[in-house]
Amino acid sequence: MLELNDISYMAGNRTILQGISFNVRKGELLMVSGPSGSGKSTLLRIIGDQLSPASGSIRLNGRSILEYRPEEYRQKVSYVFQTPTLFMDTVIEDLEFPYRIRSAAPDMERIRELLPEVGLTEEILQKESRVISGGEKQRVALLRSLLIAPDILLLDEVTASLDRENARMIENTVKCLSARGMTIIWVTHDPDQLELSDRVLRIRDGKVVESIA
Ligand SMILES: Nc1ncnc2c1ncn2[C@@H]1O[C@H](COP(=O)(O)OP(=O)(O)OP(=O)(O)O)[C@@H](O)[C@H]1O
Repeated sequence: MLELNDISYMAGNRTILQGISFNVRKGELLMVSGPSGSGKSTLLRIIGDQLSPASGSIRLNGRSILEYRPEEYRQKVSYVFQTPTLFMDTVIEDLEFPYRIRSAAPDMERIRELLPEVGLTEEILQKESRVISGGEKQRVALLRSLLIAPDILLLDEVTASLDRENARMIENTVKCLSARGMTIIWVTHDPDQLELSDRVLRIRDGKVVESIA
């Protein structure tokens, strides 16, 4: 479904990623691990089309990333950040956001359907974003990333700012999404989370050093 071929990335004259090649199968849960500063987030940003590689190619569903309109690609590849970011005053406004930017009517049925999948109830919808907990914020951010039915979900250390209980809840949600066939690439530091994966890709100094199924 996703193919990376010989991806490199430079920051100034420093090489951050070098010769990265791997494929991700439909429905796979791929974990990316490696020491701090090894290039994991940079890799995820490149896959999410937030950064352009210096060289190499990316294909999604057999088509080069360069052939997609940016908004079309971003609909297919959804991104959740380490720090949960809500943009609006209330949770419901945040969940309507992906529709508003596409000039579409919010699909309340889909929002309600996904709430239990991320461990939330309807009660959360009218709450102010600033009063909900970090764990709830991350679950809202995860739900928001699923609304436009992406082909691939990119998770960048999504439990790093959460306590154990909230981290477990997010892990369970990701496990359920994966079991239902969602393709997921998850950058994590947490060794316990690696056990949830179908495959672990280890990155060191900007290179893939190991791929363990
Ligand atoms: N725009 C940039 N300019 C300069 N250096 C950068 C830039 N982007 C990333 N880097 C450097 O590239 C390296 C890889 O960064 P990256 O955030 O991808 O690592 P990481 O493996 O995700 O780290 P962590 O696990 O700590 O989040 C780091 O040394 C970082 O300082």
